[in-house]
Amino acid sequence: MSDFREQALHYHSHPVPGKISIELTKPAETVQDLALAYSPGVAEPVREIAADPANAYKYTGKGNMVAVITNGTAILGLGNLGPLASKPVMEGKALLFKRFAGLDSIDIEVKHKTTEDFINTVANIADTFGGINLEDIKAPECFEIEKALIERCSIPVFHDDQHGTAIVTAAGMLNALEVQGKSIEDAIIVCLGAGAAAVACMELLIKCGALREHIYMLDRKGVIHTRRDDLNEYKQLFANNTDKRTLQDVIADADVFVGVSGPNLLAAEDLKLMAEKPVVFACSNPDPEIDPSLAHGARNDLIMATGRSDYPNQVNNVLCFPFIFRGALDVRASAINDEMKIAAVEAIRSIAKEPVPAEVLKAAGVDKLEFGAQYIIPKPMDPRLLPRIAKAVALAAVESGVAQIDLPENYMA
Ligand SMILES: NC(=O)C1=CN([C@@H]2O[C@H](COP(=O)(O)OP(=O)(O)OC[C@H]3O[C@@H](n4cnc5c(N)ncnc54)[C@H](OP(=O)(O)O)[C@@H]3O)[C@@H](O)[C@H]2O)C=CC1
Ligand SMILES: CC(=O)C(=O)O
Ligand SMILES: [Mg+2]
Repeated sequence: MSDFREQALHYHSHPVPGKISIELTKPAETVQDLALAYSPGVAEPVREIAADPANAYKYTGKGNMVAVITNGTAILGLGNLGPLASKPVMEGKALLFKRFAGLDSIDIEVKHKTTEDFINTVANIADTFGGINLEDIKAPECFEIEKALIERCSIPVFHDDQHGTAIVTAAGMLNALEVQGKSIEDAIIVCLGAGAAAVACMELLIKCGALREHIYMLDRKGVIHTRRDDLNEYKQLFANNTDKRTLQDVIADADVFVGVSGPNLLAAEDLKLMAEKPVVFACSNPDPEIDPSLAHGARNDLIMATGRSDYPNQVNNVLCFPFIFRGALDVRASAINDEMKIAAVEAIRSIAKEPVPAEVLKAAGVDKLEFGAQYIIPKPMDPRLLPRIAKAVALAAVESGVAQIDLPENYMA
């Protein structure tokens, strides 16, 4: 473990500190180059953009640039450690945008006093970018922040921990239930956590067929039920009219457990209470709600997923955010709407059912991957994710009327 810690710190500090840098896309060697790049040549695109703001897409990097913006209040499952401590995660998201979707991305860590301060800061710089990926902002503030920024910005604003997580969870869940021979409409679902990821995951599962009254959501105080008087408006939506109060009460005979809360909160004894053939998504990072070896030791009929790269079935928003932004930016979508989210769900789930390319097997270090309990969702390094998700999302943007330009010819062919 300490060896891995050393490796991780070395990775982040060598050969240069951090994980991202900026590269030039134009020559800047000669006097002529500089005259074009800077004064006097730069005045020409300035005049063009002043005359028509859409020209920013033609003459600057705006259209290929996503800002990853946080206040560091919910850094993975590590909690509220502040903006600066969140920087490695945000640089990590920028790395993933570039590696998987060719999008330029920069991290912005915002110190602020009030939620309004944060909203104003982001709204005031938004036009610099093609899109804004909000990251690791805790609930309930994240809901108000995202709503206000969507209203105030003309570019897509997407809280990854809500919607990226929800899209990947829904794709994995629909596939896992299919493998287990269960239907989403009948599934009894326990959701441990009632924050950003939890609320969005459950809302999207409902859009995919789950019944609200079949969902038991829990926060630190236990089951969210109709007789509690301490619920914010977002938790209120999941208040269940039930006498059940504890995790043990609700997990008995449940078909599904979704953990988006914190480390080691689900005991093997609790897992044993679930219905036959359960689905367990222990998605907290870096440490899941239950260790997969403990879970598999407790029962052999479950499908298990975590948010981590080092176990089978990685349910993590990395399978979504690079690709959904690629599709959205390529048609200059003004928003990322439900149609685009559902298109991403379907694209992700369909890839898992197809034969896996040799390069993916090699990168995963395995001989075989076949749709089933150990493979319900594609691997992040699968090269099909980019064309398939981006195209599905871009098409959905065009069809739902939020695209400002048509799909480029032969897009992602
Ligand atoms: N795999 C993936 O792709 C992703 C995983 N996650 C993981 O989900 C977790 C939550 O993230 P996020 O929603 O952004 O954070 P939030 O801060 O918005 O929400 C955290 C929620 O977890 C609840 N919680 C914390 N500890 C406990 C506990 N001991 N028992 C019950 N509930 C608890 C909190 O309860 P209360 O409301 O009472 O404070 C809160 O509702 C993190 O671990 C994160 O790593 C998040 C996004 C993506
Ligand atoms: C994966 C991620 O975004 C998180 O755990 O917060
Ligand atoms: Mg996150």
